[in-house]
Amino acid sequence: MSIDGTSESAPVTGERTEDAHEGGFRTDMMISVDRGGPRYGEFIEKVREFMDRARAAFPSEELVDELIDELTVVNAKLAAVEINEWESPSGTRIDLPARGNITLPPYLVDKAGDDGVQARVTFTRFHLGGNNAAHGGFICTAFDDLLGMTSALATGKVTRTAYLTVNYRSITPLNTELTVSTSIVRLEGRKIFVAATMKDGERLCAEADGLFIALNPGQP
Ligand SMILES: CCCCCCCC/C=C\CCCCCCCC(=O)SCCNC(=O)CCNC(=O)[C@H](O)C(C)(C)COP(=O)(O)OP(=O)(O)OC[C@H]1O[C@@H](n2cnc3c(N)ncnc32)[C@H](O)[C@@H]1OP(=O)(O)O
Repeated sequence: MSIDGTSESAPVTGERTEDAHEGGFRTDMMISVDRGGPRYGEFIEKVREFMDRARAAFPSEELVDELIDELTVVNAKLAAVEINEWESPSGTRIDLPARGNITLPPYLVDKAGDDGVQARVTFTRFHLGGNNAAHGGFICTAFDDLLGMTSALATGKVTRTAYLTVNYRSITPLNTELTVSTSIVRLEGRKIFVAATMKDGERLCAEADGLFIALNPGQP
């Protein structure tokens, strides 16, 4: 299924296949609810748990030796099934938190329309900036992705961020479900002006405004 729900999801073969998309960023992002199988989401949660635990651990030298050996085996298994970005389950599984993309803080979309997106995001130990608060870069990452989604849904086009301004208004806690609301400020030709807030209950943690540009065919 594509972003407009028209085409078919491609099978994951484990082979590198170069896609015939126009430009460097495809115009019909392939989305899927089945690539990687029914337990792919569980796999992603284990990877996220690993990221949190790696960030929090103080392992002994012996344990580091053991982990290197075990991770070497796991990495070799994953290397054997590497695939291009367009057909990978990561980033395209819209049924999973943050589309199954571990690069993004895990968010759940509650509402997505052409006027904005409502989502819940939870930062964890992996996203630690300092003193139990989220790193500002991950706050930006959440805004960038959800505003990119907002722009895409409003225009039906692939967009790229021209600018993104984030104001950090109060501490953004870890392990707390935060709400993100995005909106379209205005559309001017290819320019999509957007805004967003991130809140802990009623408390404003951060807010963003951005400009996204709808890409022309063939534009990277
Ligand atoms: C259950 C839910 C289901 C949902 C379904 C799933 C859907 C999911 C969909 C999607 C999710 C994915 C989300 C991903 C999000 C991530 C996005 C990123 O992080 S993108 C990477 C970072 N950004 C870049 O790398 C761009 C680098 N810059 C460029 O490529 C160009 O500069 C670009 C494209 C931004 C503009 O270049 P030009 O050549 O196309 O256009 P020019 O003519 O320069 O600008 C057009 C207009 O915009 C203004 N403009 C451009 N940049 C500006 C700026 N920084 N500030 C102010 N104005 C600017 C210009 O002045 C011009 O305005 P005038 O038409 O003359 O009025």
